[in-house]
This record gives sequence, structure tokens and C-alpha cells, in this order.
Amino acid sequence: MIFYFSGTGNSRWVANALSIALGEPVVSIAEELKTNKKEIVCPLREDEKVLFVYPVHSWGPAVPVTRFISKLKLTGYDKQPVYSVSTCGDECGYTADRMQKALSKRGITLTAGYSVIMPNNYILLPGFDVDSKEVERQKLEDAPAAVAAIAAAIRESKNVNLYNKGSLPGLKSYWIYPLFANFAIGKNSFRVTDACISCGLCEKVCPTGTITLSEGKPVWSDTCVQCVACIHRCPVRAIEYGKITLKKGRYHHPDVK
Ligand SMILES: Cc1cc2nc3c(=O)[nH]c(=O)nc-3n(C[C@H](O)[C@H](O)[C@H](O)COP(=O)(O)O)c2cc1C
Repeated sequence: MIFYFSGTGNSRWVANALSIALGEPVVSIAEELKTNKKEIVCPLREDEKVLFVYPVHSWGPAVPVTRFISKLKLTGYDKQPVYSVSTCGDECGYTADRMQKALSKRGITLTAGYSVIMPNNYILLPGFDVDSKEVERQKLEDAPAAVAAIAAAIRESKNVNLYNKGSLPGLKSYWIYPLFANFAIGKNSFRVTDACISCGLCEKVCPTGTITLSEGKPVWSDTCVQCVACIHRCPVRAIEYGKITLKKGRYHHPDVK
């Protein structure tokens, strides 16, 4: 079973590719969370592999992933292998360790953590922008081989290092990530401009149900997890984050239609 969360389609693409390679079905974490159940029960087969595929947000797992794990009950879990596959623009810090801690609270043991470098989608702070078109093209070209290597490691239970920790992982994952997860989540400065054509795509693609339309224009509630789907998917660039994103690029995975 492959549980995935995705804002701009990178992790969904990786989840689908791993689903084909490993023959495991995909389950959307966003859809499961929308049911608002206290406990999310998923039955496991004896020979089943469990994967979590999601974006790294501020050197830790995207917040909906740990929320989902805190509600997850895997019935029939008896030490089946469990993997974390994080997608990132450059580096993951100790994201996999944070996953291990979240899972262990539910009595689940993480077997291994992998990462796939994908085009960057973070544009909400000064100094951060999407990749150049050349870097984006190269990352997308390299991704299938990275996913194939992860699938092979899982299939053959090989002990290989396919994880990009990067520099100062302790500082980033244990000091900066908690600030992000506790203070940045819930608040946002998204706004809509006069360019909006009221197509409603932002409401449709928001994985947390944060956006509703009022007179055809998006309004954001306080449940935003900063996945950035709305700002990157808007077909007419009518969404900005304060003034920070005015001159920034936009990105979504090419398979996302
Ligand atoms: C809020 C936020 C924080 C991010 N933090 C990191 C990070 O710490 N390290 C990194 O390499 N990429 C970071 N990124 C980039 C994403 O992890 C990367 O683009 C990912 O593949 C996006 O996946 P998605 O398309 O499935 O949403 C961040 C993106 C967002 C939106």
C-alpha cells in the first residue's frame, strides 16, 4: 500500500511510478484526512509493503503526513516492511528520522528512508524560487532512474543509501522544522488578484479543503499547510503570496493536468 501526499504533483508522480514498479495500490492521504475520522483503519496483507510518499517541507515531513500517521491503525501489521520516500528540491535533513519517530508512536517500525530530488516548488520566502528551466528539465530526466533504484532496493530488501540528507540536518530538522510545523502552518498570506477568471481550479486542487469560492474568488481558511498547490496551479497566475511571489516562477509536475 502506498500512502501519498502531494501539492504540485511531484510526490504523486513518484507514488504512481512506485505503484507500477511494486504492484502496490496508491491511497491519497489528503482524501483520507478529509473523512475527519478519529482513527483511519487500513487492513494489511501478510506480504504487503507499506510506503509513504510525500514532499519534504522545511526539512521534515509535510504536516498532513504526520497528522495521518497519528490516526493510522494498520490492522494485520506484523513487521511488514515500511518505507519513507520523500521528494525534495535539494535536501531532506533528518526527515526520515522524524518519520520513524511518528511511526513508532503507532507501534510501526520504519524499515528504510529514501529520497528523490525533484523540481523545487518552494517560493514563499525571500531567496527561494523555482529551479531554472534547465535544472527542472534535468531533475525530471533523472527522476525515473532514482525511482527505479528505490523500487529495486525495496524489492530485493537491499541495504543501500538512497537518501539525500544535505548539510546541517540536525539544525534544519530539529530546530527549523518545528518552527515551521507549529507556527507557519494554519496561517498564510495568499491572495487573489484581478486576473482571476473564477475557474475554481484552486478550490479543486487544494488537498486540505482550505479554499472555498466566494462570488467566484478563492478565500483561504486557517487550515492551510503551505503545500503551494493553489499558487502553482492557477492557470492565469492570479494567486500571490503577499508581494513575495510577484516575480517568482511557477511549477507543477508536467503529468498534472
Ligand atoms: C513549504 C515547503 C517547504 C519545502 N521545504 C523543502 C526543504 O526543506 N528541502 C527541500 O529540498 N525542498 C523543500 N521543498 C520543496 C519540495 O519538497 C519539493 O519541490 C517537492 O518535490 C514537492 O512535492 P509535491 O509536488 O508532491 O508537492 C519545500 C516545499 C514547500 C512547499
